[in-house]
Amino acid sequence: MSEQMYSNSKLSVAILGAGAWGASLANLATANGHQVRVWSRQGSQTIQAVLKDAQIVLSAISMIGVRDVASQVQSFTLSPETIFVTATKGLDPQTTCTPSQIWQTVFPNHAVVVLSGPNLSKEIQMELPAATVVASNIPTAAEIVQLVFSSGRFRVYTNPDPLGVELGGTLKNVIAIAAGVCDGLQLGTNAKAALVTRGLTEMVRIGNNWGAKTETFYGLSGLGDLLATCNSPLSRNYQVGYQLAGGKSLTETLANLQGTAEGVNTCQVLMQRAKQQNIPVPITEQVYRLLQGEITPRQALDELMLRDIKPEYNY
Ligand SMILES: NC(=O)c1ccc[n+]([C@@H]2O[C@H](COP(=O)([O-])OP(=O)(O)OC[C@H]3O[C@@H](n4cnc5c(N)ncnc54)[C@H](O)[C@@H]3O)[C@@H](O)[C@H]2O)c1
Ligand SMILES: O=P(O)(O)OC[C@H](O)CO
Repeated sequence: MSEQMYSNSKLSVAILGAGAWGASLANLATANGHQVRVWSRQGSQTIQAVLKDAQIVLSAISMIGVRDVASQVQSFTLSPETIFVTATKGLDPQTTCTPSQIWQTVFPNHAVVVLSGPNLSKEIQMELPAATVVASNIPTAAEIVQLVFSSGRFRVYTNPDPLGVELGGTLKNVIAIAAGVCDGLQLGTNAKAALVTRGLTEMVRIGNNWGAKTETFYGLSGLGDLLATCNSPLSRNYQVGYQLAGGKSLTETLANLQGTAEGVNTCQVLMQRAKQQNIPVPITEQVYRLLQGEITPRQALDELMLRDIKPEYNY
């Protein structure tokens, strides 16, 4: 497959998941003239009909459904050229795998592309400008997906570090919960800047342990997404933290939330992995204890502020 071959052609795109993000991505590809079919478990079309002749299969399924949907897709015949794109930001509770690792395991002979960036779907639905990243070990696959989604209102960059791009989008959700707590407790701009910066350090540390590149975390899919999510009430993860700080229980908060706040599950999986690998994750640990109901938001703050003093970096 070559990028040139695809540059002017209109592709057949199957979008799996018709939630906030799947619908936004479907609109972007449709606006570029591609033939887009959308599948959701509540919809009328069968997954088989949506997958028929698909050149691109994009999953915007919540993490909880990825493994099951990938195995459903496996039972249908696809062209070996079909490119899989994953836009899910989460970690598999059973294996701690990322969504792209799941898709790649199920489809070892296909190109898999990660799409991730500072992309609050409500803003994209309002046709406000945004940028994102498509990352793959197969550069031509990322370039083809770049062409499918790029427009005057959606600027798409390619990147050769799919793991780093995927982890940036996933790990920032936990920090966004903490940022919501920070704003909910009205701790001020200094505290927020400290939290987000040390959150990024924590993301880099986890990412490095996983095998991702440090620089990726300073790009759109890392710092960019961290800034968007930690500073916007449109973020569901931020809202979770904000409401917990206001005294609501997690159950109450999640019951009133529109869509998926992946950071809640990611935090559990991350703690499991951090313990196994002995990675220091102080912010994630306090978010975890808060979500478990073990501590109050104020206690979480005290725990973070009163940790042993130390150098900023271990050069
Ligand atoms: N909304 C955003 O702004 C945004 C932006 C970028 C990335 N994301 C990521 O995209 C993913 C989806 O987010 P969303 O906002 O669209 O969530 P959503 O809750 O609006 O939609 C989730 C979709 O997944 C489907 N789904 C859930 N469990 C399933 C299962 N077991 N089997 C089959 N389908 C299942 C739902 O039916 C729905 O179509 C998340 O990982 C999220 O982090 C969201
Ligand atoms: O609403 P959230 O918290 O899932 O954030 C949405 C996107 O991940 C922002 O890029």
